[in-house]
Amino acid sequence: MSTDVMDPHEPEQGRVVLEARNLVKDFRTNKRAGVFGREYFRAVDDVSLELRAGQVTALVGQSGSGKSTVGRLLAQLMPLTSGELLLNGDPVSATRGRAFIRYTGTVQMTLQDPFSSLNPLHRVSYTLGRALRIHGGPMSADEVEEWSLALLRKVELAPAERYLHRFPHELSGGERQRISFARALAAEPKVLLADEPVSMLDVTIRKGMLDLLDQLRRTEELAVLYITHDLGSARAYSAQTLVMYHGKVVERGSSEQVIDAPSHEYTRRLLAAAPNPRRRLAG
Ligand SMILES: Nc1ncnc2c1ncn2[C@@H]1O[C@H](COP(=O)(O)OP(=O)(O)OP(=O)(O)O)[C@@H](O)[C@H]1O
Repeated sequence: MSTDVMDPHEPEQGRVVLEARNLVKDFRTNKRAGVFGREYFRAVDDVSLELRAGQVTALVGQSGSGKSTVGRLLAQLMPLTSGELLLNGDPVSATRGRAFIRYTGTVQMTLQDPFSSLNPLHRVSYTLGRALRIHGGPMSADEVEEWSLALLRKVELAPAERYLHRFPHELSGGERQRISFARALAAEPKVLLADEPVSMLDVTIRKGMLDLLDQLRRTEELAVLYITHDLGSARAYSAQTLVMYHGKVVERGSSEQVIDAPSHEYTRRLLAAAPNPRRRLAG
């Protein structure tokens, strides 16, 4: 199915790829509860969401509201306290072994700070080659190079040959984030969890990065979770927006509806604190 004609602002289009039902995550705190126990802090409280092929879903909320924890739960980087994940309608049960590797290939996550997520000791060729071999199986050196160059072209780093032999410190922040996307794409994922992909980048290059994300969701038919503080970019780039507050989703709907006519008091407060959420990004 081509998603070129899909309206990015129409939330119900596209097949559900990843579904989360009633996710809960408790973290143990340092406080004692009784003689032997510890208190728990509920970072994610009964969160359900659906990510659809070829569509961006934004998860917004202030710092500490639980957005990144939802991302990490969806990526299975940490165990759920309770709740359920379904991939293409099937419950996800494996937390190790081949089925788990298949899951992590299908559901990839990129982080806010591409510098800390790229190993400073390795060139781009190693980073991409390793991801290709983990998810694609044995490949010759020529095949790895060919695929790596194709990945670099997908994330619009040109000329691709020039980037292959660079170290992370030889790249700008935007280039590093593009390498993170390329590494994620090496697994040929169906879901991309992008945790604050532009918040550490200069404002002048944010639009280019979000345009790339938009292009990837179309060309790769990716179901994208866009975790952000920025309501303006959520409105411009996502079909659906979910608002988190104290671990709960307090409001959800089409991005226009949530941002132009919020129904929850907390969303209104977030909007009042935002510079101009209805603006298009500059640059
Ligand atoms: N591994 C952990 N152990 C204990 N507490 C944690 C852990 N990870 C997150 N938390 C807590 O859970 C809450 C939610 O954190 P989370 O990082 O998900 O929020 P966030 O909305 O993504 O914030 P930010 O936008 O600042 O990244 C915070 O209070 C945080 O301190």
